[in-house]
Amino acid sequence: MSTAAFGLPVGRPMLATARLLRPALASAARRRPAGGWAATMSGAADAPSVTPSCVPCEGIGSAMDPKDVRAAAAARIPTWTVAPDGRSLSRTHTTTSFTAGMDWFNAIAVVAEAEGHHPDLSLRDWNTAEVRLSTHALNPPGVSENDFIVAERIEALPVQLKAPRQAKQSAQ
Ligand SMILES: C[C@H](O)[C@H](O)[C@H]1CNC2=NC(N)=NC(=O)C2=N1
Repeated sequence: MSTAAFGLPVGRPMLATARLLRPALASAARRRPAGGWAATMSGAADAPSVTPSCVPCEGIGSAMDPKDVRAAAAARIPTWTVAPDGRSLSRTHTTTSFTAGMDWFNAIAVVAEAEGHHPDLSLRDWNTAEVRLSTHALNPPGVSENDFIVAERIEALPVQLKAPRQAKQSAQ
């Protein structure tokens, strides 16, 4: 039997293989959760449904002026940080564990996919989780209303935060 580069049978055997796989593939398709496999893998299958509010990034045109970004952030997402150049928004959490950081990221991913607008994610030093938003389709990239919409939805998500270190009680 001749084989293709990937060791798969080619020609007639491949059709036979396809016939063998068809029932299994059909069964998997029936089992696919409504929220999609990604939602299941992330454990966010029961995440609240997100009605998209973002507009397509490609049609936005230009970035918001940095001073408008700072004013809107102070009003709408006061716990977030505006980059010094005004071209991105970020939020950093110290989570209880590495998996808590990943759980937060997976919940963020469900929102981002629903909105069609995606942050940059960074999980450093095992439990420092950072999310950064900017609109890449702008030239140059910068902040748009889409970033604020997603930031507000992210801010509403649950996240397991490491308890702040208690200040040492001075000896009485
Ligand atoms: C085709 C696709 O919808 C676009 O590329 C979207 C995807 N997600 C995005 N996310 C962000 N942050 N900026 C974008 O410009 C962007 N564009």
